[in-house]
Amino acid sequence: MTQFINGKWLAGEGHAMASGNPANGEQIWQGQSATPAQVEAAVTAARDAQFDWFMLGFEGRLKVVEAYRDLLQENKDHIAEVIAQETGKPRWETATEAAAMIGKIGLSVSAFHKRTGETESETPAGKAVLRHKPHGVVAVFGPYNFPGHLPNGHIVPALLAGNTVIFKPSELTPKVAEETLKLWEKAGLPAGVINLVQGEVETGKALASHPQLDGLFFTGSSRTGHLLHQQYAGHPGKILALEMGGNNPLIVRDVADTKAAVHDIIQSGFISSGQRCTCARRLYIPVGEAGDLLLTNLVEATKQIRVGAWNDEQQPFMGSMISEAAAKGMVSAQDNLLSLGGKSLVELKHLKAGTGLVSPGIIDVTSVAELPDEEYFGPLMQVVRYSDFDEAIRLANNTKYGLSAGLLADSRDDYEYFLARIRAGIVNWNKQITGASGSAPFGGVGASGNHRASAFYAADYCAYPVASMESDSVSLPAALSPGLSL
Ligand SMILES: NC(=O)C1=CN([C@@H]2O[C@H](COP(=O)(O)OP(=O)(O)OC[C@H]3O[C@@H](n4cnc5c(N)ncnc54)[C@H](O)[C@@H]3O)[C@@H](O)[C@H]2O)C=CC1
Ligand SMILES: O=C(O)CCC(=O)N[C@@H](CCC(=O)O)C(=O)O
Repeated sequence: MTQFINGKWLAGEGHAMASGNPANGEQIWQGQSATPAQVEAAVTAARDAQFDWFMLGFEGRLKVVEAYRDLLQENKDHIAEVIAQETGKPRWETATEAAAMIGKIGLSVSAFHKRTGETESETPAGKAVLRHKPHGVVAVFGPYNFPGHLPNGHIVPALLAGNTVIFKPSELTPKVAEETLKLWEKAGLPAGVINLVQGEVETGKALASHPQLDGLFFTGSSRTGHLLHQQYAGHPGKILALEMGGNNPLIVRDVADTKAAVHDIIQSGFISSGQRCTCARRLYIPVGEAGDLLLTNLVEATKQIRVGAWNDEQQPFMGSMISEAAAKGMVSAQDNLLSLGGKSLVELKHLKAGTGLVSPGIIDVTSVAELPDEEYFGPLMQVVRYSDFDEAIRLANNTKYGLSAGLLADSRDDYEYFLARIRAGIVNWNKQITGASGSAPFGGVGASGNHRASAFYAADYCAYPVASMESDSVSLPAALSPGLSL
């Protein structure tokens, strides 16, 4: 039973699907996709449930959401293990993903009040009241790299605001979605308030194009996000929130602590095997002795990175990539950069046939004239040596994306110079550029998003403002408008 529609677990009526542990190919989930008719049933259930869910009031909805949080807390080890099995990420890392899912509840409650709360004020014309109402029925599309935390970051604020949801997870991580939905069910969510439809692109298309949706919240690739944006053109009444990829730059300037800089670079480029939208893809290092020393240290430290299975007793820093196809895709990306004139400093290697295990790679692309503006979604760092800070910033900004960017430099003046000129939604100084905080807005500019930041600002796209002028009874104004007599 793989679909959860109107409070019931149902078998999919579409084609066969399966997911497995990408570090050893072992199958861990199988089922069938939802057909368009099942997507239709899910949207109808969400529509039927929506008004009552809204009318439960914030406190009523919160009770259920808090029960879900308590269940997450009780089951956090299980959720972390399922995420690890299905994505290949190491257990230490998926424990932080489960913790982020739990933390999302408190943050979303706080954001609900701060970003969309209710206010009243007396104005010369009477009492002005600002309230927020849910959009209605929304679809949530999730990516595979954070199959728990990122859909949760849309679902929790959407439900708190009073929307009902149809969730379409990545086809690569159906089991995480199923286990999460079981917790929602156990938390006592009324039938139809969340519906789960599993499937691939056809299921996604059937859902995204459904005329009864009031909104769609998407986290995934820039390619799919752009398709959805085109599909939503001409529908100004529907809310579309797109969280997409990046080709993120990290610039190193003068830093005294080389070891700390190397640590921040590795955490920026190779965490989650490079499968974070915030990962640094391009690293700008100054020419000269200090830059040479940093690069030598980075190369050595990268060669020492432990790669392994999610449950290895000696935990690896990097687990498996999501699939063998993704691993092969990274080898091809490296080959492409080499053919354009890049010089390999550490070779990214596919470690074992039939798995997504790869070692991290570093490639010097300084002499590549036209660097492809691509998001290579894996552990491959492109290094560019620069001699002029302005030139480094110009190159860093030379991308259609604009998600995250960072500067490692001991001078605050350098940071302020960089901050004023760099174009990205997340700009860090002497900190890794991955691991963004849920208590801040999270989103990018350019091809990375559509100005609907998520995380703390997710509350904004989950509700619309309603402005009211109110009075207990009708009354005549002190003076009538010219030309009126009553
Ligand atoms: N900015 C952000 O917050 C984040 C962005 N990402 C980005 O996500 C990507 C990795 O995730 P993926 O799962 O590969 O993304 P994806 O775009 O392949 O898939 C995302 C979701 O869209 C669905 N989908 C795919 N094609 C569709 C279509 N034509 N119509 C409707 N639905 C469709 C998929 O089934 C899945 O549920 C990377 O590019 C990464 O940068 C990942 C995490 C966070
Ligand atoms: O949504 C939040 O609570 C904060 C955003 C976040 O968790 N970002 C992570 C993951 C992004 C990704 O999937 O690549 C990060 O910045 O590392």
